[in-house]
Amino acid sequence: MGQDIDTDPDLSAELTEWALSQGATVDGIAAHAFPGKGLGIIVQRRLEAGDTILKIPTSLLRTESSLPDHLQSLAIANECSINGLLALDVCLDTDDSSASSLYSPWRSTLPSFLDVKSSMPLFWTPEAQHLLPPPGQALLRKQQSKLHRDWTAVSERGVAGSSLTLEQYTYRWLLVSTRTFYYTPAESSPSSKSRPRGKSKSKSKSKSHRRSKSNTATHPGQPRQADDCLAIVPFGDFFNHTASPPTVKATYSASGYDFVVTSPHAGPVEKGTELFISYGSHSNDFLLVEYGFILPEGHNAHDALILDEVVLPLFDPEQTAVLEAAGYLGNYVLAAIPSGSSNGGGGDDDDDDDDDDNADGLNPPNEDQNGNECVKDAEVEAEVVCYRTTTALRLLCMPFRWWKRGLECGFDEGDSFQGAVKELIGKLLRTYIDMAGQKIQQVAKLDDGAYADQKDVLTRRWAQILALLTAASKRVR
Ligand SMILES: C[S@@+](CC[C@H](N)C(=O)[O-])C[C@H]1O[C@@H](n2cnc3c(N)ncnc32)[C@H](O)[C@@H]1O
Repeated sequence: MGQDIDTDPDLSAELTEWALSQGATVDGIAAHAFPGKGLGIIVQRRLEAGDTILKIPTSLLRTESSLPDHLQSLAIANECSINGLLALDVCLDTDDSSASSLYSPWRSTLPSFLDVKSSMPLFWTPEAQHLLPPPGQALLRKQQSKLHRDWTAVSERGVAGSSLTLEQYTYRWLLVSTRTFYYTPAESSPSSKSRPRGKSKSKSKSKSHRRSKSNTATHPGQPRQADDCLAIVPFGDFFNHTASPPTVKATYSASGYDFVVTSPHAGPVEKGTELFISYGSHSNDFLLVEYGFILPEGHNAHDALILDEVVLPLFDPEQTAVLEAAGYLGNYVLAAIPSGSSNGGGGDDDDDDDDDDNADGLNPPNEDQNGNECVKDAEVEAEVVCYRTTTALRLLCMPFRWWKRGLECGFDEGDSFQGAVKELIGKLLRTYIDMAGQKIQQVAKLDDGAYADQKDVLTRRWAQILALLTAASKRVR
């Protein structure tokens, strides 16, 4: 978020007072404005690891169960995502509605329409959207289709009233998608796939976390997708994201969300420090599309670039089909920090692509499909690009039956094809470098007035990509 809010001395006290009056516990922290990040959480007295600084009771959460009855029917019909329904709930939660008194102090601190419009690519013009790096464009397309489905359901069912515009709905939809936490429902078994949002570990699985309605009654035989187990956690949603070890961990239980200091550096956390949680192990392209910001160069150990744009065109239709059948088509990752170095991009438990089981291309499999141990590919090029990439590229460099055998038992790092693979990697990195150079020039031509924020973030992101590609290219040589 690009906006800098002047710290209003009364604001944090007012928010804390409100949270306390709603049964929350707020201890040693406050909401505070940070340059370039909007609100965040600041330490007000020295804190130690293990200190519980915030407890948000279930009664204050906004989840599927807290939706008003007329929106529950849409949830049952499953035509609209929970993100979409929570967005509609926030749209309908105005000062003249009966529920307004509960959330209005929190609502008044939310990023403005203009802040969201300038920072979130979903709101950008097609001209600016086309200048996103390819992985960001792919994410954006998914986001657009999710929004489209939700808006169609909401507008066709007439639950929103005639005055709600797509623009206003998109604003709330993005507010929800950038601020919700996942929780683990007791009654379904969500997969451990990526959770793109602020995540919370479930302390104990409980059925009583829902506020008023029984989930089994409203969704007979239909366990919710993990992606739909979303909660707006007022006040908990002020924590900003870090890719470094976070200073706070959120946990979910039947009584609500607890936020506990983790102090990764083992010492106390001093007054005046900003506290962070982790939204997941996300690349900067993901952070830009999903959250509207990027971390500075060198501050995101999970940053990576998907090389599909330059790798996929190398394969003819037959090779494409072979790779698809083998599970090696696409998601070719160039890590910002090569695998094998200390912070190597693997992260904790999240992937960027919530729809792709193969998303974790950074950790090469060392077992074949039957669970037999294979030789790990530790070639020089594997440190530059992921195992998936070298495996796919080897298809272009060696006889097919050898490739099949390598796929099953591992490729010989000293084989005679290694040079050709390296050369190919060098070539495709140079292709991407040329493309990045062109994009930087195109971004520079964007109008300074109308596109100031977009221009700034796109310039920074493409410069990061260029640096990443140049460093990788040097490693190949
Ligand atoms: C859960 S909210 C955090 C609170 C938010 N800063 C606010 O003002 O309400 C997530 C949003 O905060 C901003 N944000 C979070 N972490 C950030 C960071 N490290 N740098 C810049 N902006 C960040 C982004 O706009 C993101 O969409």
